[in-house]
Amino acid sequence: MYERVRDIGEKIKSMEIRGAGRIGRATALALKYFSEDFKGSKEEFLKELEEVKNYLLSTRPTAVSLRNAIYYVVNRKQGSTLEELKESIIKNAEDFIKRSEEALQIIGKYGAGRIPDGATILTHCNSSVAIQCIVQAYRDGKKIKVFNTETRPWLQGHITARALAKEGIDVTMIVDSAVRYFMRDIDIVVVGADTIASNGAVINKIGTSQIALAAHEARVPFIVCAETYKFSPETVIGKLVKIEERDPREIANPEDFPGVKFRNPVFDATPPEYIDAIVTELGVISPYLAYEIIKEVMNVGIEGKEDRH
Ligand SMILES: O=P(O)(O)OC[C@H]1O[C@H](OP(=O)(O)O)[C@H](O)[C@@H]1O
Repeated sequence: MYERVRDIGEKIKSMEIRGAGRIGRATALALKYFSEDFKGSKEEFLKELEEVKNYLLSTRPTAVSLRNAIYYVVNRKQGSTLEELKESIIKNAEDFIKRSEEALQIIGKYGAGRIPDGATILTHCNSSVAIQCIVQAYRDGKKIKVFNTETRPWLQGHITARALAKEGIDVTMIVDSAVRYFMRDIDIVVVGADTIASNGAVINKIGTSQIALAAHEARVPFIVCAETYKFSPETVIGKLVKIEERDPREIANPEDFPGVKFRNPVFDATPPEYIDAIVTELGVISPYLAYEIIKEVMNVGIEGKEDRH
């Protein structure tokens, strides 16, 4: 495997590169590096491209951004010669990265609009898109406060808290289990997404669905910020989103707990009835419009979907 590809793949696996958007962009970059570094014939290129695709797909199973980045870069490749194919992949990768960065800025603006002046916001884990919305609201002059969860077991909430504090935002970190206790102080919940299914369910960091439940109970609006490449085309044809379970040692050392089993799922699904809106770069939509986004806008092949025309 090519060194620069392996380096990105292993960083995604170990979560040194994490967050669905960053994972998508890193995947596109790995495919660009592969095309730049490849030496050999056209036939070898196409064969090794498949191997690189499968390797990257194996690094993290839940975030569809990884899969959609591959579709975008590889399935749209054009050309008949080796040079043309390589150039096409490099261009598609650069295009994906650029569009992803632009989407982040646009969602920041749309999402900020949903945050009222004076609001106390709750966020979970570390979502670059959710943070973008919060920071934009603050830069727009809104007097906001943020509560953020520490987010066990990886404690990505630490990254969020530091980023918001650095921006000058009033931020309070709480343990994950304190969410319902504080919900009475919250005006709006803002989170990101790893994958959005065709029925509008949002798969995000473990604990998100509990937060949505507590918000629903307290009638607190719950919004999800996500680029359109986090919608999953495969869910249209009945595939279920695979929930990644990671090493139990991320929770505790099993050797210290003889006879105890551990489970470490890192994502859960929040049903659409608990979600007030999804903020995408194409606009703010109802979760029930997820299928429309996948069908009309993503313009990626849904492998295995029957064509009825
Ligand atoms: O794309 P952005 O908004 O940055 O992140 C989206 C989501 O990706 C993260 O997953 P992980 O920490 O990689 O497991 C979190 O679940 C976060 O909400």
